[in-house]
Amino acid sequence: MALFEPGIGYVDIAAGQLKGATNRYMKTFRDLEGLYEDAEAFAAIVAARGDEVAYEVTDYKPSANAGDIIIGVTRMEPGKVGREYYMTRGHIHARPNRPEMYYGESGLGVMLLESPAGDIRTIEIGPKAMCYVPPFWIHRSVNVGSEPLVMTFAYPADSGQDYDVIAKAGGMKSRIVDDGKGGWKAIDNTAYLARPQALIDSIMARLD
Ligand SMILES: O=P(O)(O)OC[C@H]1O[C@H](O)[C@H](O)[C@@H](O)[C@@H]1O
Ligand SMILES: [Fe+2]
Repeated sequence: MALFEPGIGYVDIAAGQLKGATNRYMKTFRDLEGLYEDAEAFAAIVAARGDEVAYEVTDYKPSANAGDIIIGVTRMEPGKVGREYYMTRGHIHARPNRPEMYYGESGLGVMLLESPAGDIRTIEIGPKAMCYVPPFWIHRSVNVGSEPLVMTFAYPADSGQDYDVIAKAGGMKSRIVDDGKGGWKAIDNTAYLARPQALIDSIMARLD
């Protein structure tokens, strides 16, 4: 077995980036078509700033081997599409029994989690909060603050991301919206389609 070299990166909170990262991943507003309930408000944002970066991930990925780890930083713009706060696409890990850790650096976020059967959890992530995303939970970050949301994360290197699990259900079961008092609340996504039991069973049975 060949050894990897140790590595180091620096969390640049102001830039919202991991300096020394090996990968950079960006999503523009235009890339986020279909995520938000208010299609008209989304079209207006795409017209005004479609090519701007909505969120960015810089990470250090030594390999995709089982037992290895990916560490990085994510930065999300603040704002709303209509009443709905900016969010990531969200995913379940392609190997669904892989977990993830998120650590708040700056700004205020909500981790929106959904089990395959449609149970919802919301975890607020402010500076120094460490959030455990358990195996099998679909997860999405939402910026509910007025500043950029910057978080550090770590997850097993062979996790992978599956986006279809959300797309096929018409989105996640809840949406995170403005509560009218400067905060946020979770409301039902009226387009949500519950997963068939056979699909839930097949996700929960994957232990590789
Ligand atoms: O993959 P998305 O749902 O677009 O979210 C963007 C990113 O969010 C987090 O930072 C994860 O750790 C990344 O693995 C993921 O790629
Ligand atoms: Fe993840």
